[in-house]
Amino acid sequence: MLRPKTSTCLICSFRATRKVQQTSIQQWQSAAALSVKHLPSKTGRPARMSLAEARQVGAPTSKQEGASAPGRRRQDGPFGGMNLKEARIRGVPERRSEMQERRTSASGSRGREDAKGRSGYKALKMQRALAPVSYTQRALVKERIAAIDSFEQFKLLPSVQSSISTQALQGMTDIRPTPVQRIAIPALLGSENINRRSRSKASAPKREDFLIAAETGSGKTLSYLIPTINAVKLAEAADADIEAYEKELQEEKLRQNDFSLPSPPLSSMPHPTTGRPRAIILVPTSELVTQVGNLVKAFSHTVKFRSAMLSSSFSGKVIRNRLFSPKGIDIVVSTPHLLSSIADSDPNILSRVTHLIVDEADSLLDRGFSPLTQAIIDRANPSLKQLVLCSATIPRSMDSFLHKRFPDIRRLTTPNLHAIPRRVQLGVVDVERTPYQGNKNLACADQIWSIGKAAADHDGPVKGEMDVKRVLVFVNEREKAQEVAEYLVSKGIDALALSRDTPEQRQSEMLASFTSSVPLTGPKENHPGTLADNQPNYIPPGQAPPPVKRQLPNMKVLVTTDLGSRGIDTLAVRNVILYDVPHSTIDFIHRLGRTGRMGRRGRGIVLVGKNDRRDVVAEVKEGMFKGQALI
Ligand SMILES: Nc1ncnc2c1ncn2[C@@H]1O[C@H](COP(=O)(O)OP(=O)(O)OP(=O)(O)O)[C@@H](O)[C@H]1O
Repeated sequence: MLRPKTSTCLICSFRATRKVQQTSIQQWQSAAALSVKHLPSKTGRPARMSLAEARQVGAPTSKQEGASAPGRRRQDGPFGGMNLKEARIRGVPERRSEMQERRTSASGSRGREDAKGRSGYKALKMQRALAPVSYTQRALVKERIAAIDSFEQFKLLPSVQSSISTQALQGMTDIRPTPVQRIAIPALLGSENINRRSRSKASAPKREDFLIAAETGSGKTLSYLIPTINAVKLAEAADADIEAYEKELQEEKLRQNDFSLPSPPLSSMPHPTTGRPRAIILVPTSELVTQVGNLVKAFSHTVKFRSAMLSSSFSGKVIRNRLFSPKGIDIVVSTPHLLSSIADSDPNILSRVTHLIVDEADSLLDRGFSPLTQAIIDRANPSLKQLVLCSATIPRSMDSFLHKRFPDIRRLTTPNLHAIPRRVQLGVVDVERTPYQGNKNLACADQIWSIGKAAADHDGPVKGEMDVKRVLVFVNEREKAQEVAEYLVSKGIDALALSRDTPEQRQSEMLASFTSSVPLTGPKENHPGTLADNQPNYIPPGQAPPPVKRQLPNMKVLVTTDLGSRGIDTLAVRNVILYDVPHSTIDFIHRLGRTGRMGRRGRGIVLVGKNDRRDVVAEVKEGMFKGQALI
């Protein structure tokens, strides 16, 4: 049999599989047959086809060197398999490069570790509440975070830069950006060199969509606020309308000072931004309007811009005056309900918005709020340059919504997303056991008394005074909030109930002492001890409870629903009691997130009764202990 005279024998290289061998032999045989047919004949006539010289095997032909003929594969036809060093077999994946192999094995092993680590999450898996974030992605973000150490590294206007320490984080020393700020600020400022598919496709400036997702109490508000204020100031400097307005105002002032001219009336021309803000921040509740609005206001004193808080806590007149002030308005903080009702009557309100931030996006994009939030996004869309969604959790429902509605959204997530920090301890109290015998109210009161007693054992910072501890108690149903608060009061505890039933004005007052970072103190007195020392646990049926012997002097308690769990910055709260087991990991994260904020320590106590999911609680506790992301 005729064989080609070459060291890189075709058959040898085609040993990958049996099937491959057969195919190649067939091809080789048919090619050889043809070659034999066209070898120089005895008559000396030149052959039309012959085998290639050995040194030419595998060398590119003139055709191969250039672009291969379109639509024609190299292996097509009876000679397709000849003169090749490698078997280019269709359907068989190409060998991956060493680098690719290494990368996959690293992420694969991480993925396996991840799966192994979370295999214990049986009960949580049933809930499937949170969207997964791969550990590969988390590891990549860690590297980026490590490269940033100071706010000075961000390309900010000098006034914005200096206001971070003098206004936003006033009184703090050694200020550094938090992980979420290190990721989000450069991205929102556009100072990252990102070669994004969506950007390269369109040459015209396109709206940029971002999702900022980071653990509770990690400084997400500043992560979007700093770049937004910077953008507002840059836009103001480049705005021709504002320039013309300022010029006009200047000239009028000069004319007024010129006593030789008859004094003309000062221009009543409104500022170009009157009733048409550049940036809007949407938050779900009036409390958050106040919280975020106060931070914006603090910046406005030194950066010089105008901001307004709009919520149902303010009268219609106040809202109108703020929005349509002749001096203009740059940044508005509002709830979606109020803003959309204003936009219904005055659509121009959204006509110049370039930056729209949806804070607590997991709430504002869920079923209750979503139609309103989406309508605002749609209305603002023509002028919108940046849409920023911000959240402490990415529920699966929101994740799939984002994939559909904002497929190009850039996800800025921190390595610890969905993990409750280890510095927060979780204690579990079995309410069914002695001494509570199924009485959750009693268990709750007893825990609060115990916290109070432990706190009284330590002296406060001021002589003759003692610290007053703030405790948040979370219930699942709003009706329960009032009932639990009343019970706690009957046990000598200073407790209040906060739910949607509470008038808005009152809600803000109640939250004020829980959001203030100023330590609460009271006059030092002998502590009454534990609840058992002071109150009888069992009252025989038909007997009225005896009057409260002693009051618990060093505790302040707020019994609340989810209303108090979203976004409220309760820096000073060290203890959170979960009266009810939360419905999902999302609620666990938000409720426990009211303590242990910004690197502080915290303690959660969950009361587990007969009908509560003990398996869920056990898995959350284990996840917290391991520092793992919940699922
Ligand atoms: N770089 C920083 N250094 C120190 N403290 C900071 C820094 N950034 C923000 N803070 C403080 O951290 C606290 C929490 O910030 P913020 O309310 O923005 O958290 P969050 O991530 O939005 O929390 P949540 O998810 O609960 O809404 C605030 O009191 C804020 O002043």
